[in-house]
Amino acid sequence: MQESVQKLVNIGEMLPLMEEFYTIQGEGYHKGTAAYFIRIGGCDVGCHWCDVKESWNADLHPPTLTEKIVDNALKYSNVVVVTGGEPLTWDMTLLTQGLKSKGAQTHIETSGAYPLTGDWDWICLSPKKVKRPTKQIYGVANELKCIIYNKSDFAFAEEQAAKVSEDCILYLQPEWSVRDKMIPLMVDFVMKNPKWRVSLQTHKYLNIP
Ligand SMILES: C[S@@+](CC[C@H](N)C(=O)[O-])C[C@H]1O[C@@H](n2cnc3c(N)ncnc32)[C@H](O)[C@@H]1O
Ligand SMILES: Nc1nc2[nH]cc(C(=O)O)c2c(=O)[nH]1
Ligand code: SF4
Ligand SMILES: [Mg+2]
Repeated sequence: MQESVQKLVNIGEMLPLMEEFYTIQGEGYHKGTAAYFIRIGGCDVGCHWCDVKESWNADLHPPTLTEKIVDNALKYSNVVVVTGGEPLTWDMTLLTQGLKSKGAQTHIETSGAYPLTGDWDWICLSPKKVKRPTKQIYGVANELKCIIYNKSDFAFAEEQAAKVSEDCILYLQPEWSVRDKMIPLMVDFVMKNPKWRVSLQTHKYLNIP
């Protein structure tokens, strides 16, 4: 990457943009509602079941002016979900400033593995065992979305729930490839532990992005 471009990426004036699309939020608290998604490339958390591995290598995604990303998003929706990749790989300050200054609601999907930057109206924290969230994000997460891939993930979810604020909404979401096996266990778990809710990747059932 050109040095001048790298400098702009480092300060968040440009971001490696993988894709952007207007769709229905499929997961968690806001599921079922229209939102514009901005998917930023770059992630080194390394979840073996990640459903967007194409996002991991930031070099494959063109550095794009943040101001252009903002202006384009606002053409579609006042609710903008920033995801990735791991968006907190990058400084989210300018992106969220731009979005909010033009009246958008800013939502983030994050593993929380890197320091929290940006001004967010909604933070969905989806913690990963392989690279734990920073301490600072637990107190400000609006929803905790724990992925259930195997039985040990229930204990991890409880451990993570102990760290978030009291009003953080707690979700268990089945890892897509093992959903038929894990959903019955999740249903049983949520009935026994009703502070938890079930989240499904409803966009995959709806055949939308
Ligand atoms: C692709 S990640 C990108 C944002 C961020 N890196 C993160 O992990 O939160 C978006 C959401 O999809 C979830 N996810 C990724 N792969 C999944 C899969 N195979 N099954 C279910 N959820 C998955 C993540 O846990 C996260 O909540
Ligand atoms: N429709 C839709 N909803 C989503 N919620 C979180 C997603 C993500 O990949 O971060 C996602 C996604 O990729 N599509
Ligand atoms: S942190 Fe998110 S983007 Fe990164 S590998 Fe895990 S699920 Fe995929
Ligand atoms: Mg997704």
